[in-house]
Amino acid sequence: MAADPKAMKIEAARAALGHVEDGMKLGLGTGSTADEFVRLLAEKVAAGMKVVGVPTSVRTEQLARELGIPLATLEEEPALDLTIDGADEIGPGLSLIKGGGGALLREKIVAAASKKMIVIADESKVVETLGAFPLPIEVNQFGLRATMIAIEEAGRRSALTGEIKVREKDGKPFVTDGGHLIVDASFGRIPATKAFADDLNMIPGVVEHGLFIGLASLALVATPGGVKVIDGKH
Ligand SMILES: O=C[C@H](O)[C@H](O)[C@H](O)COP(=O)(O)O
Repeated sequence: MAADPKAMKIEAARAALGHVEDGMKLGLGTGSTADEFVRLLAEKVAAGMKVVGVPTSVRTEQLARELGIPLATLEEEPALDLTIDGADEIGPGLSLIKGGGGALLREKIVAAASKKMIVIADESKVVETLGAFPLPIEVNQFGLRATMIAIEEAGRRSALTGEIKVREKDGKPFVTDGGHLIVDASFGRIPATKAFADDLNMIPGVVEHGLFIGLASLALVATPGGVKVIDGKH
């Protein structure tokens, strides 16, 4: 297999398609890797496969709609069979960092409403310890400074320090599909992932964070030598 990143994303997405069965209700992830899955799924739908997709972002909704995938909202289909999504990092036990594309809140809600979540990625996303990728934290716009101070304090309690900054796009604060801001925390390696995630969850201004723990059950990781299956124990 070619080591071209796009080709690897397509291979991971193709492997995920093998887990999709006729009649399934599917969570559709967000990002460049999830986009490849949506494109391949659309080909199956065009060939007669019956599925319903619940998109995790406006971006994915637009792509899936353009490609003719039948869609529903999570209100209409609150219990899903399978979610396929990308990740920014895949760590031990299939703990993840997500939110590089700003879709982490809907991604987490959809993954939690699914019987199973499969992560698709190229091998560059697999890490020994999460945290080289700045952790995206979705925050309410109200009380931004107080929330950022509380995030710093939570970091210190887990012996984490580093820059935290409000994400911008085109020179303006990036606003999520839910109308919130994203704070990216460059804390470096986060060994006590669960403790830090729990601490972040206690901050009132934090809407959600990009640490996904115990949500993914399988990762399909494309390497130049083929797609590696990781089942949650790496
Ligand atoms: O908010 C975005 C998502 O969490 C993405 O799944 C993540 O950023 C990975 O995206 P990509 O497949 O483009 O690397």
